Amino acid sequence: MSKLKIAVQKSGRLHDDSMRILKDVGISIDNGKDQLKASAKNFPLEVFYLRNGDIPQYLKDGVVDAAIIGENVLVEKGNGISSIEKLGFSTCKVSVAIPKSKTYTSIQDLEGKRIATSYPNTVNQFLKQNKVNANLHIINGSVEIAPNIGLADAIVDIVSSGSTLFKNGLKEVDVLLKSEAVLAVSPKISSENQNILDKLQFRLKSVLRGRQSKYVLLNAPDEKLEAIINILPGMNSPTILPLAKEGWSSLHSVINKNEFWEVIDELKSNGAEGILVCPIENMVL
Ligand SMILES: Nc1ncnc2c1ncn2[C@@H]1O[C@H](COP(=O)(O)OP(=O)(O)OP(=O)(O)O)[C@@H](O)[C@H]1O
Ligand SMILES: O=P(O)(O)OC[C@H]1O[C@H](OP(=O)(O)OP(=O)(O)O)[C@H](O)[C@@H]1O
Ligand SMILES: [Mg+2]
Repeated sequence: MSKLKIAVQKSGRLHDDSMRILKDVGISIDNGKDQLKASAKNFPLEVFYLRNGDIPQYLKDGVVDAAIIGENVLVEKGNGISSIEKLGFSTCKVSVAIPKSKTYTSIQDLEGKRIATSYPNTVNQFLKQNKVNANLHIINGSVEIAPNIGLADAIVDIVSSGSTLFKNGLKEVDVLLKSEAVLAVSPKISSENQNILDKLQFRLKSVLRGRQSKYVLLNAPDEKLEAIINILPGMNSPTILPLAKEGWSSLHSVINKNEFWEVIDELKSNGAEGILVCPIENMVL
């Protein structure tokens, strides 16, 4: 039987969350970080542990069928490779930063300037779109040091918390793109392996939906139920069960996890009691 070949980052910022999401979709992998290849025990899947930066080429060549990869790397090196699912982790931006003391009004300010970056294709495309000419210095790491050592006037690099910029006396002035980990697919995938990928993607969607949602249970007097239903955002047809206590009911529903804290006080002041909020492992639609 054919197996889907999937690349995940060998080590680095994507590795742990990539392995966790595979585990959360019920795939158990015979691991060993030192192995470069491992098989799943209960799903037709082989995992290849690779450098994030090398993965686009493996996808292009069809050496692997799919990959969990930073979207920013796909934009930089993955011409023609499609991303089929956003995975919600390793969120970051690819941004322009300059020394704190300098001023910046628009991208035009980069005309004739020296820009240090590990993302030359992304930067060149951005400059071209904006009809700006600049000189690129391509460096593979510690890009934030470049302005301090006189190598560049500006940088384009990954920004997440902003602390690396801060520590190096830089400020973010423009955002080229927003990125997160994605599931990418090789243009050379066979139809047999595409079927396996579809099954994997179906499971991923249900886990991702679950991660976005919470299961809420609460008790309330019957006369307050209508008001409570109106308060809970995005609720469609909650389950209502009578409690042993006369005139009281229990209400169950799924809500978006980001919305819950905004309405909790309102729920309480409208008579909700014993509010329980539980995580959801899977939401299969
Ligand atoms: N500070 C950060 N916060 C959030 N996500 C990040 C951050 N830095 C990088 N990422 C994301 O994680 C991906 C992997 O970053 P990491 O630094 O682990 O590897 P790398 O050095 O770019 O790649 P390689 O695996 O080729 O060595 C990046 O492409 C980006 O999508
Ligand atoms: O905004 P922040 O939260 O400070 O994150 C941004 C930093 O994180 C990444 O580096 P990383 O730590 O992955 O080191 P690397 O350059 O060795 O990959 C990126 O290249 C930035 O330097
Ligand atoms: Mg990094």
